[in-house]
Amino acid sequence: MKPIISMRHLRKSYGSKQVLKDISLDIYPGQVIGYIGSNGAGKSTTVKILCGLISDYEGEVYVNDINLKEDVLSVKGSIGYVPEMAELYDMLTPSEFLQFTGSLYGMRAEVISERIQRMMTAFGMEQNIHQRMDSFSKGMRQKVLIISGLLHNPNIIILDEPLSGLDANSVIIIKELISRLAKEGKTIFYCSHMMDIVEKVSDRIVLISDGTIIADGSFEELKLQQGNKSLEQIFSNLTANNSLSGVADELFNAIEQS
Ligand SMILES: Nc1ncnc2c1ncn2[C@@H]1O[C@H](COP(=O)(O)OP(=O)(O)OP(=O)(O)O)[C@@H](O)[C@H]1O
Repeated sequence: MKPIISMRHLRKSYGSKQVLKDISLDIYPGQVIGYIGSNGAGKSTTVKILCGLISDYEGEVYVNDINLKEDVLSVKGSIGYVPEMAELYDMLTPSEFLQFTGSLYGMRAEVISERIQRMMTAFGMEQNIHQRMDSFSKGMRQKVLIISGLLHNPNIIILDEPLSGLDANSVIIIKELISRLAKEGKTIFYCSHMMDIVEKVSDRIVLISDGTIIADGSFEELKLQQGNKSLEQIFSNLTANNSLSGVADELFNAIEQS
């Protein structure tokens, strides 16, 4: 099978700071990749390159055999992106915002309207479709962002910490949705710090540290390599330099003893 996404020797620096050092990764149709790493490891940078939002990188990225540098627009059309943080246009309503994003993908207005109605209703937000988003809670905004990423029914779905702000029931819904989409053959690239969820939704976990891939395999494979542990423990084993309880002690002592 041919990879749907192929990253070759990806390198990216911000000024003198090299964030991605040599990332090569082939992702196959229908895979759910859990892309994990410590704060600042370079997950969002990788995602932004994949989505065509960062163009000054070295190495190559192919999506559906198309080199991102040569035809970023057609690649963008096949990707749905739910960003970690986004500026939602507060003055707009979800209807206006989603009509706008849908039109960027060349969707017809009636199709967009129907999907907005159905998806907002499914999220219990049918009353909010025509309300300005400046009054929305974090979770409500996140739901609009999720709808915006999925509206055009993309083949590749890139989710950067998609569950932030969502309540427990909404988390269950999104987990279930990810499984359904993967069964339909969608490829999902899922960045998160929520190890228990990554462990459950991903069929392949890629761990980056210091700009390189340090582990790549199914959760079962990582457990075998690292001993029979949770993903949280595997993550700590591979990424933590200091004892985590030692760090907690330092923080506690800093406020209690000075
Ligand atoms: N626009 C930018 N200019 C300069 N440095 C940046 C920029 N964006 C990111 N960085 C730096 O690049 C590194 C990687 O950032 P990135 O957001 O990719 O990490 P991440 O793995 O997504 O982190 P987190 O888990 O905290 O979201 C960090 O050190 C960050 O400070």
